[in-house]
Amino acid sequence: MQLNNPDLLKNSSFIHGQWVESPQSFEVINPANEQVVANIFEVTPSQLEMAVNAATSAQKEWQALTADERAQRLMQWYALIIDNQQDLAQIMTAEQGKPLSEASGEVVYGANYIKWYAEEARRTNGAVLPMNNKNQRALVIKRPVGVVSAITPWNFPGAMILRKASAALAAGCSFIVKPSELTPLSALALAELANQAGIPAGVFNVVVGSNAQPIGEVLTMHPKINKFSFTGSTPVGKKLLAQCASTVKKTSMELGGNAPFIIFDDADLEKAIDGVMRSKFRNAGQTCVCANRIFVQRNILSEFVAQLTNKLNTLKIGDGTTEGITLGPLINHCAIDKVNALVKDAIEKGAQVITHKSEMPVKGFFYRPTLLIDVTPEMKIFNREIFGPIASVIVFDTETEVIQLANQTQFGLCSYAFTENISRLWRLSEQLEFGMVGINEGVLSNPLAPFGGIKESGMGREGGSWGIDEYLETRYVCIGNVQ
Ligand SMILES: NC(=O)c1ccc[n+]([C@@H]2O[C@H](COP(=O)([O-])OP(=O)(O)OC[C@H]3O[C@@H](n4cnc5c(N)ncnc54)[C@H](O)[C@@H]3O)[C@@H](O)[C@H]2O)c1
Ligand SMILES: O=C[C@H](O)CS(=O)(=O)O
Repeated sequence: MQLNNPDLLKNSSFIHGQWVESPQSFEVINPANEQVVANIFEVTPSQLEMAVNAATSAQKEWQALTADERAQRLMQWYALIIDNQQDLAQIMTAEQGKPLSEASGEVVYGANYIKWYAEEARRTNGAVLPMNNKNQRALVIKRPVGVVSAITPWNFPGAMILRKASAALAAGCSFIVKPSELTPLSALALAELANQAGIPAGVFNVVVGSNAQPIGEVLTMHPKINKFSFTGSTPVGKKLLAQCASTVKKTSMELGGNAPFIIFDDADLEKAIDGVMRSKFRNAGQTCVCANRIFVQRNILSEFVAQLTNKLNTLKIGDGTTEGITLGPLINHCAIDKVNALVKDAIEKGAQVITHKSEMPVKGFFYRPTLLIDVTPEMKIFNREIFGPIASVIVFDTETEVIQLANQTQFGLCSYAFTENISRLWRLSEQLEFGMVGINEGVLSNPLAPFGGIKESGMGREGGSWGIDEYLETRYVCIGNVQ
């Protein structure tokens, strides 16, 4: 890795403004070549306790600053992230594998949450109520929840942290995050820039370790921690949610998806296929909002398959640091095995296969982009989050049928539909049981909008004016004896 700012490459937890080492370490692997990128010191139980105590004391001083003072420091952090965009992208591609162009985009996407919440800090308005008693006055004020802990995934190693930390810090909370052991470097680089931005020691802490469970137990059950925010798979989310019950923590859960991507025969087919390519193959299909089930109306199916097959073969597969690469590796061997099992099951149950034609790299966790046709609800791939470059195509006949099929999942994160029919647009927006609906759009994430799911895709929202509420409590103040 050739960095302009080598200080960004850190290898230990960041606690109370200090980089803390320990006797044990774990490796971070580059998924494009399977080489060791870094050795990271494991956080120890005593260092975890130190992080909670630091965040507890720092939070009192942080919330005492004015919103303007917090916003100034957040904007300093934003400016440093943008100034170091290239280096942050290099670090992200080295540990996660996405093409540099996508990594660079993620850096800006994450930074824009800081920019949004620096402004939102100034709008945590309360209310004065029209009291029904002449000797009383009533008002409502917003207060920060306090100390926030978070656990985040490997697929967006920067943005998933910033989507939480920006709102939490803007609200006046302190923050302790455990990033994925697969991608800790991006989080540590962000901590370095937070430190340089003048965010006080103890306000933003990063704890890293290869064994997530014991760290998670502290972050979900410690009595000094007021709020827990998780982004990751639904099975892990359920486990952590249960752990939070022991101290009744306020929680946010951003979990797994199974997005339907519906293409009606009145759609602009070229735009729909572009939408499929952007939604399906971004991050090699490793996003929570990827098109996971592509529903195509019967009378345009053959044209759709022909055009998507051509587009599939335009994907350039390889190391994300190479110019022009548009599809990187999966995160590890385990991910390859999971995708293989879903494809195998689908073929055994009758799916037809079309695969990308080019040579695949010898090293690295690369997966050949694949089109599966004749997919049915009986196949595991219809009901599971694929998390790989597999376009799974299901044919349908009527709108009623496809809405029923689209909703036939325990997940409810994101959904998409391509149609030029305005009335149908409204029916879909109201009847698709998902937290987000993209109409004639394959990528809808935006810091100004509420990102989140329903059903087993989670609870709470990140982004927009909704996101800061996750880190605020509503307090009712009643003033009596007013003459
Ligand atoms: N809804 C969203 O906004 C969103 C965004 C990104 C990813 N995701 C989801 O995340 C998943 C992919 O990420 P992943 O593979 O990192 O998910 P994961 O659930 O395996 O891991 C997520 C985080 O949880 C930690 N973890 C795992 N087991 C734990 C335990 N027992 N105790 C404490 N921590 C534990 C991991 O170390 C990691 O930091 C997908 O399901 C994807 O849909 C959702
Ligand atoms: O994987 C989940 C991310 O939230 C995807 S996005 O970058 O926010 O669209």
